Amino acid sequence: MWQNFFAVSIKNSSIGMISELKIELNTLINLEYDTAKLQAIIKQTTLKQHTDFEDHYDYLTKLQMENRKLKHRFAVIKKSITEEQETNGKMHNDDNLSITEHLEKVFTSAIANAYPCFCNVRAIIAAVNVSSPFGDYQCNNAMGLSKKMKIEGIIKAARDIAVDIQKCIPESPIIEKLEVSSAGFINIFLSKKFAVRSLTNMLRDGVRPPRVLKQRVLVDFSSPNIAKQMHVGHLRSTIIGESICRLLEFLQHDVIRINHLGDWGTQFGMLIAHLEDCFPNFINESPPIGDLQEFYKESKKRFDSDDNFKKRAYNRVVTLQKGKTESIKAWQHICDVSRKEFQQIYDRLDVTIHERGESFYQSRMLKVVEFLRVKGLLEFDDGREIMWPDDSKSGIPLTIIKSDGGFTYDTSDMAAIRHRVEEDLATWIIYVVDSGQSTHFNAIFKAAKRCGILNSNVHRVDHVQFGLVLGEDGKKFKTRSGDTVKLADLLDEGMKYSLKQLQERGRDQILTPEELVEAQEAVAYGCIKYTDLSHNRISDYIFSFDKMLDDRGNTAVYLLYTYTRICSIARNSGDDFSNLGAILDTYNIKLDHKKEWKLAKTLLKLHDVLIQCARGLFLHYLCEFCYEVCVVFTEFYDDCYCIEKNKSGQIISVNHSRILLCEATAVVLRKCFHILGLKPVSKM
Ligand SMILES: NC(=[NH2+])NCCC[C@H](N)C(=O)O
Repeated sequence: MWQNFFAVSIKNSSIGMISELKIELNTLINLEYDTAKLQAIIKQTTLKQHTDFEDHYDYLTKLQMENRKLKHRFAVIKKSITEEQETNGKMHNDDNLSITEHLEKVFTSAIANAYPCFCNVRAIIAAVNVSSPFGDYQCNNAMGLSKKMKIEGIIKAARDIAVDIQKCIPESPIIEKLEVSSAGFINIFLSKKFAVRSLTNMLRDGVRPPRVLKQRVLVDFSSPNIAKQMHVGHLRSTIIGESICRLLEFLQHDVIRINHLGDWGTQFGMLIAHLEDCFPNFINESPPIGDLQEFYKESKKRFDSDDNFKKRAYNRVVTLQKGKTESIKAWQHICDVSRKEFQQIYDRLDVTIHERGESFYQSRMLKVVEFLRVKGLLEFDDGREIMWPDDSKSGIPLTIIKSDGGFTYDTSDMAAIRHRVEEDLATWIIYVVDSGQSTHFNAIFKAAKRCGILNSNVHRVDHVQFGLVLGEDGKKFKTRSGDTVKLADLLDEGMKYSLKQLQERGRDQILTPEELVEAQEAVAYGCIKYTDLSHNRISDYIFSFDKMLDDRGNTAVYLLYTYTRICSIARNSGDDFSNLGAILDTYNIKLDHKKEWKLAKTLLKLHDVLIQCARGLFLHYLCEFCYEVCVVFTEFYDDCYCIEKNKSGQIISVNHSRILLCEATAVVLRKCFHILGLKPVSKM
């Protein structure tokens, strides 16, 4: 604890010192630059034999003197920066920086040291294909720097610049060697020692999260509407939202999961009026509404055809908003029916979410309206009160108050964003909602900035949008009879398909009934989730159980099978993985074989991938990574024996180092599976 505290203080103070030194260094560099420019001008002037050469000459001599002094100070500062960085580097070796981040840090300072005038240039580091013989990562700055210099009139080949940068790279525990290509790329080879240490640590302590700036994040996802069908759009939001929460939780953010249920609005007037007629005793006895959609349709029919009913329905909207006990009770009953249905889906999909529906904001809507009015941001327009998202007053305005005095979806989202920022104290708000609502969210975000709820320097807001789910005919996803697909039916169908597949493989003969159900659920729900997550969320995708359940290619089934295979290798080795510490004390991971090394390097990309996913909130990168891990593992397993058996199937030797590598692969996959919502099964 004290050690940590001490380390943090030292780190902070040295970071402070570095930045001070850097500012000073910058000033010096600028001066040097000015000098160089003046020199150039003077040279030209001399050539043209300008008359006021003498004046310039005096000035030049003075500048040159000044320059010499500055150069000396510059050398002193440069030296102390390097020293600071070295001590810092030593202290932070064990920090959970991803490999790319670490390399970025090292190369950025090397560029600054080699070319102080480029001290603001950030290193560009790219991962290279794991099979490439030209290193594992690359620094690509030299070409760009050469162009920049050319503009300033300095001709220097990219390759030479790369060599200069290379010379300034301090010793790094993760770099084995560097090579400069003729084009000016710096090829970076990872150190095997570092890889062994990282994998061993991971086996001992589990996958530790990469270091990020911790934030309170509110994720608004799923959010279906009461009495309406929870459709595939909500399914996508539920799956993507849950995974985003898991990812951000793993990155140590403080995550609030919110179900912004559509539980408020004028439709409740007719539902309540209809409930009163169908179940007059609803106050004392919970009404047995079997099919709420049917109930909704019936009440809508009456609303459209019966004027008396319509009047009563309008009146019920008023009594509900005023909080009259009977109407509230009726409303609660109706919400409960939907709530139970939604909860069943969440349980099946292993989704955790906290309900905070639109009704929650009823009183807060009044307040946000007042807030906007006081700021002078509401304008009358044809009986309504509107607010323009920005000062240019272009685009579509938000309707804050309708002409009948009621509030809208815009009003409740303004109240919600205010509550999230001011009361939940969220600094990052994520809305996982289909692309169809992007105009709405753009307007809300702009308006919230305009009225001062959001501050761009403090708050991050994202509309995590996604495309449609299509049927196999490429059209909107519907049942054969043309109805919208009920989510519960869809999950049931997935269960049937997965059972059929397991039976075709004869798994029902091998697994116990419990194991079979476990495998069936893992495959069914896993494939539905994974198909959704493995596509770039922006695009539409075609829903097909046949494709989802393919055991080749980038599918959940392929990943789950590979995972079970890895588990069975470990099981057959006879090593006791419940006591991993003891195994690690006896055996080391070795990375001598080409395929062992390739697998290790692939596994070590995990942190980079997680950071990449969190940056744009795209999970398909993580799916691609899992697939790559499984493919590379299979290559390794094909080429490297882990357990050697004789002709009669008896084990004659176990390569424990490789078993450890298998286990490291399983650890990485388990972490990814958790984020993607896949349930790993050890037998399948
Ligand atoms: N804060 C929000 N507007 N969240 C999304 C709500 C989604 C809405 N209930 C719908 O089904 O379309």
